Amino acid sequence: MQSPTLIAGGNRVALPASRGAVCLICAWRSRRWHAWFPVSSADEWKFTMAVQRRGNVKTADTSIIEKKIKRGIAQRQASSYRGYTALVLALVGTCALLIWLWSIWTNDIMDTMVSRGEILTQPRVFVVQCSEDYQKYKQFPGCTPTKCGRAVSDSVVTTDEAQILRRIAERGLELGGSDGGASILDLHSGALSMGKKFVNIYRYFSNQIRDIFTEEDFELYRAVRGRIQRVIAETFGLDSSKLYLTKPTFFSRINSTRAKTTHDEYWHPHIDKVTYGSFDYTSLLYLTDYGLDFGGGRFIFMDPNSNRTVEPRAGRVSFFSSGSENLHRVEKVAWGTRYAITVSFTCDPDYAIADPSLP
Ligand SMILES: O=C(O)CCC(=O)C(=O)O
Ligand SMILES: [Fe+2]
Repeated sequence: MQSPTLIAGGNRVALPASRGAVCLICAWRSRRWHAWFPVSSADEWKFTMAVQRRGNVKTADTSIIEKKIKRGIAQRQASSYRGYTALVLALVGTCALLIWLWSIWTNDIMDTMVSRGEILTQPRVFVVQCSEDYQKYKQFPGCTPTKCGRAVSDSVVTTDEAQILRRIAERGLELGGSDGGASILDLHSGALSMGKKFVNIYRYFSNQIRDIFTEEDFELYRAVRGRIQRVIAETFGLDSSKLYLTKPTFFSRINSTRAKTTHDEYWHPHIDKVTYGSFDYTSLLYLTDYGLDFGGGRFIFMDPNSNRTVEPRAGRVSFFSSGSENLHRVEKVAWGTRYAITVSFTCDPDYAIADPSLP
């Protein structure tokens, strides 16, 4: 359909028929032009042909313009698509950068030092430079850490022994237990978590204590302590007789119950030498399995650029020099129950304690 302007508008640019209404005045002028200049039928034919030719020219113009308009729209669409893609990429990039910065800031990059599934027949040892912490204390040649580091072994304590020790922990901790997620039982002092406090099991359960623990339980505890002491001495090149058991040394039971007091907040990063003073070497004997008995609860060495985790496994012993070269924390337990024993050693005979025994 032709635009009304094409017939008499002369120089006017044709418009698509749908826009004809805009140029109604042109159509009106074309009718007036006919009225003013009457033409013969031959002239009329020539005129019609001319108009048709002009009309064809104008139609070509129209399609060029339409093409240009379409091309413009397509270009605009393409450029807006490119803009949208760039925006999405920028957002994704920003998110990735923020996650990376956050993980560095929270030091949450995890390297597994020993996984639960591995079984280490020999200690896996990582040497780290000793901190200056030990210089603030009396020095004991042949014992005070000069070679520092951390090690893990699965060949010091058998899984059967770990199971017996776990039963001891269960029986003892059943007598009390913290209202929050972390309970301890110290067989040396007799300290047992109870509600929001501690009680002394040897006093509190004095008549029943021999129904709860046996001599064999304490013998096993002593034997295991001796083996751990020897592996620490061998690994760090010490004279084993110069190492002494120190306090606190305790069973721990951790579950996902919300903390009720600060005693339940086991997950804070800490340095054992700073927290406990007398510690020179810390050892941890795990009595349950990460991923099977509980989730979360991995032990984490917090190094300047990464975290190195030890996944607990029943019978696994992890030991390390207690200074700030071994800053560490325990990941929050997400489900299940985690049992472990912290067995600590000192080089200072003044802080030595005897093995526990049944009263
Ligand atoms: O249970 C653990 O894995 C670590 C406990 C600990 O850091 C500590 O007793 O000082
Ligand atoms: Fe610790």
